[in-house]
Amino acid sequence: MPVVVDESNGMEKLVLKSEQGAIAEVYLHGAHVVSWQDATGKDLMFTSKQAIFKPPKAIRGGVPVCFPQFGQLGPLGQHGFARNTKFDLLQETADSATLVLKAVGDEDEKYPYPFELTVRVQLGQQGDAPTFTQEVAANNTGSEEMSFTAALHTYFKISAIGNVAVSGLDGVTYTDSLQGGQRMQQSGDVIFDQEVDRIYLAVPDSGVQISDSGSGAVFEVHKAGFPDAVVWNPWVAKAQAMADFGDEEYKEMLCIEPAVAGSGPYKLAPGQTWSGSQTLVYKAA
Ligand SMILES: O=P(O)(O)OC[C@H]1O[C@@H](O)[C@H](O)[C@@H](O)[C@@H]1O
Repeated sequence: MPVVVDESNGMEKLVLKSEQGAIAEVYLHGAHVVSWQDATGKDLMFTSKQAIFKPPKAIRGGVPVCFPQFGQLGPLGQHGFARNTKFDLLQETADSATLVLKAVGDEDEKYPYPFELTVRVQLGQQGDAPTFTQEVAANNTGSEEMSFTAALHTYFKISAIGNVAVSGLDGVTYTDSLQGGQRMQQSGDVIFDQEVDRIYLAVPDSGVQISDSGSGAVFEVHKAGFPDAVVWNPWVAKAQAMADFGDEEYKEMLCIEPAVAGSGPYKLAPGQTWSGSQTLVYKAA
């Protein structure tokens, strides 16, 4: 699998292909997945038309890897620095369906803990449904305990925000980031008619799904190692405030983010490794 330079922005990327014809593009910058398409070429992930492809800016869309910090839950800048770190290709499979990227986190003033971070991306198939699996593993290579929060900040492409419902969170406690972290309990499905920015705590590993009544499609989100799930849609005002996001684009995306957030931070002893993963299954109508 050759590293190719994306002619539109000069950035290095790898293109994964499943046996059935699904495709995912992964930039070395941030190990950032920027697209996942089914065999018909339909985009299953959202990336903004105004995304800025210029390191160290993180790319608006796909799956930014948030590590070693989710959001503002720690001393670092928003969502940590992995999404702004250059990764190298560590491994790939001959069938082009799997790759592993690796980065080394150097000691820095605000986060004096050296670590290795690997990100594995794999395309597969379950019956007729294309699958996307992503695993992140962090190894503490230093001599002190390190603590972290994290997320796989996944932007799903949807037909229209008013058409989607997120199930599998009924009864789950969440902290509402728009209400100063106030604890609430979800009742029924999550639907969207205003800005939503929530950290659902101790979410079951399987059962969360996005149903899109516009397309008839369903995304299943299966996770492991990540206790929490963030649900985010910026709605009108925040969309207008983000320079790298179109004013109307909130209508066509939704983020569901397996995370170590409100249930964290997690601690890693020297030599210890933590891993977290998600598998997304796209069931077309
Ligand atoms: O603009 P960023 O740094 O990519 O963050 C986007 C959003 O990411 C979400 O995970 C956060 O819960 C939101 O609060 C935040 O606005």
